[in-house]
Amino acid sequence: MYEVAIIGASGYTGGELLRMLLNHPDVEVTDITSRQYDGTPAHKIHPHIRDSGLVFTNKSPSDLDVDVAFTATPHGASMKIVPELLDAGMKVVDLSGDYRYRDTAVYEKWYGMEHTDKENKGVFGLPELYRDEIKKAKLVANPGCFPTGAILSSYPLVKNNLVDRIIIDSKTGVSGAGVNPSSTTHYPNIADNVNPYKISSHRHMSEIQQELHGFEDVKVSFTPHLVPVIRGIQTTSHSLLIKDITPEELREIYEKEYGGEYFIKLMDEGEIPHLSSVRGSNFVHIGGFEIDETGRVVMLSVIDNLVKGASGQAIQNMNILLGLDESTGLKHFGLHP
Ligand SMILES: NC(=O)C1=CN([C@@H]2O[C@H](COP(=O)(O)OP(=O)(O)OC[C@H]3O[C@@H](n4cnc5c(N)ncnc54)[C@H](OP(=O)(O)O)[C@@H]3O)[C@@H](O)[C@H]2O)C=CC1
Ligand SMILES: CC(=O)N[C@@H](CCC(=O)OP(=O)(O)O)C(=O)O
Repeated sequence: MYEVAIIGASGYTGGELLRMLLNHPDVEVTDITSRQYDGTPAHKIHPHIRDSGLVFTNKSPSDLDVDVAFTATPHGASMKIVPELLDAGMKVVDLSGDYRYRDTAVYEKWYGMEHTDKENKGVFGLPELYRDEIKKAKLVANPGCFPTGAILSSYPLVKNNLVDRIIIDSKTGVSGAGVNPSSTTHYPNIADNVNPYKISSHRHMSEIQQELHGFEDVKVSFTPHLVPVIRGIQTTSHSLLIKDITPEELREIYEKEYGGEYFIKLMDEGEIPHLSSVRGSNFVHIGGFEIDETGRVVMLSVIDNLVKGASGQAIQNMNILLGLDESTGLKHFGLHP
């Protein structure tokens, strides 16, 4: 059995890591850390997780001794914790934005803070694109929730030089904002409502650009909306074609790119991907494949922000780091309805 630790285990993604790792056949969770709940049994904070026998501790990173450590901590905090874990010889999967950027200047611009660990470089942890690099990594930077669905649903378009402009519109569930309440997530402010936010300046735009821009200088824009669901991200992307292509050819390109991918499911013709179908699962459902008379391609994707958008993908990355089958412990379908 491989030993793993979850740092920041009292939060939403930490709780999801715990829920799924406790059912993983090849790992044992030996440590769950929290600063505020030192000494508290896991089920007092995550009431759905019973009989794990685990108690939160406030161990410092260098006191841990595991094969893989997950840092489910906010950006800014991770870059203080990760170097200690790496120095102590552990492999790390970081769920924050701290190590996702190839150029830390881009991070500093979009996150509005200095990056204090320019030495350690993460591999961008999107297995469907970077599996071979992840295998050799010491530090995996798990992608952001919006970027996961947005990149996967547009990547075949840019890889095949089909488009030069992508406009991405996403709807997210409220758990994306983490465990701490705020006026933005207060029930009367979100229920019966759709709230666009950071409409042209969300930091995930830079992460999506990083991954999609490189091909033919594709321009990418992104606008998120908060909707009154707990989990899930639905993304609609509108791309402008620069080559003539039929919807059938478009579908074939996606089938060729993703045919062997366990976690990517391409919808049948006319079938709309439903948010509820992926709730609780590590699957991405991709649909759309439509081209209108103006030459606009419409692609759709759905993920669970806490699973494929965070903790499930982090476990997928751990499986790759440990040389295990990528889908181990992650095969369950979603919770529809
Ligand atoms: N929620 C989501 O859908 C997604 C989240 N992410 C990213 O994953 C990370 C965790 O997110 P999420 O679980 O939602 O966040 P939460 O706010 O729910 O939990 C984060 C946990 O980290 C701990 N923490 C906070 N500050 C520090 C610190 N300075 N040092 C050490 N520990 C700290 C807290 O535990 P305690 O106070 O008990 O120590 C807290 O419970 C973030 O970087 C987030 O951006 C990525 C993709 C999706
Ligand atoms: C609903 C909501 O607030 N969502 C968050 C998603 C943040 C996240 O998970 O991404 P990082 O890991 O890049 O911080 C947001 O829009 O900031």
